[in-house]
Amino acid sequence: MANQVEGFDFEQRHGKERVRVARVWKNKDGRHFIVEWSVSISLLSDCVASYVRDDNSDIVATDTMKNTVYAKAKECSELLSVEDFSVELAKHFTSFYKQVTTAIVKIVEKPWERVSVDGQPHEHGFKLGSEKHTAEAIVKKSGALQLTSGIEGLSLLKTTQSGFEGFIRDKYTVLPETRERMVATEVTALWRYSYESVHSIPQKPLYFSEKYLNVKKVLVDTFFGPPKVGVYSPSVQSTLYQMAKATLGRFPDISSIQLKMPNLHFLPVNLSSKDNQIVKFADDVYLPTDEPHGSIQATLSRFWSKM
Ligand SMILES: O=c1[nH]c(=O)c2[nH]c(=O)[nH]c2[nH]1
Repeated sequence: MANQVEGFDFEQRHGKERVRVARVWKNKDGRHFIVEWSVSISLLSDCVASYVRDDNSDIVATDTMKNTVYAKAKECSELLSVEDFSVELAKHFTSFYKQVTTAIVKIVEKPWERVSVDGQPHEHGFKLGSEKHTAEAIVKKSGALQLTSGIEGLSLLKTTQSGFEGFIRDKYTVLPETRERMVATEVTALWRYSYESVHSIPQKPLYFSEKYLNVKKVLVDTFFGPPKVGVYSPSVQSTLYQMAKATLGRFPDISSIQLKMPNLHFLPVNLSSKDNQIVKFADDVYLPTDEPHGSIQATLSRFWSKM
C-alpha cells in the first residue's frame, strides 16, 4: 500500500506469520484425512492513520487474522488443496473488510503421508515425509488473482551420469574437468498458474493437489532420466533448464517456473600418509558437504507472463 504521508512516500502492510493449524476430516467409512498448515497472512490496507495519527480504527488486528485461519479451517467441510484454502482465506480478507485492497496468503503444508501396515493403507495413521508443498495466493478486491505453488526441500542425488567440462580456466582454477561425478541438490520450485481471477480457477476438488504431485513427478523424472540408463547431466544448469522446460511443456496452465538448485558437493576422498596411500579415490568414497555450495537458479516463463 503506497501513500504520500507528510511529504514522504510511505508503503506499509501488516499481517500474521506462521499461524499453525491442523485440520482432520473423517469420512463415513472411518477413513481419516489430515493436513497441517503454517499460514502467513499479509494485508495491504488503508490504515495509514494508525502509523501517523495514532488512530487504529482501520486496523484488522493480526490476532483476528489468526482466528480467521481457525474459523475458515472449521468451515471447510471437505478435504481441500492448500491452494484452495489460501484463495478462500485471501478472498475473505479482501471482501469482508472495506479497508483491505490486497491479501497475500502463503501456506506451507507439512508432508503427512498415510502409512501402510502389512501392505494396507492405515485408516488414521500418518508419518512425516520430506519435501513440502507451498502455495501463495495474492487476491485483490476486484477478484484479480496471482496463484503460485511450490516445493521446498526436494532432495535429489544421483551417483553417476553427471559431469562438468569446458568451463573457464584461469590462474585460480583447480577443479578438474570430469564426465563422472556425483550430483546432489535440494530443489526449491515455485510455479505460477495462469488463472488471473478467483472466478476462473478449476472447481474440481483437489485439482491443485493432483497438479502438485504431477509437477513433482515431472521434475524428478527429468532429473533422473529412465531407470536403467538415466540421462547425462553436463551441468546443474542444463538439468535445471530441462526440468523447467518439461514442466512448461507438460502443463498448459502453468505460465512460469522458478527453480533453485544448490549444487551440494560430494568431494572425492584421497588420504595419504608419508609413506603410503590409504585411500585412493575411485568414484567410491566421498566427503559429503553442505557448505559452501554452488547456487544455481533460473526462472522460465512463457512469453507475456510474469513470475
Ligand atoms: O554443474 C555445475 N555447475 C557449475 O556452475 C559449477 N561450478 C563448479 O565448480 N562446479 C559446477 N557444477
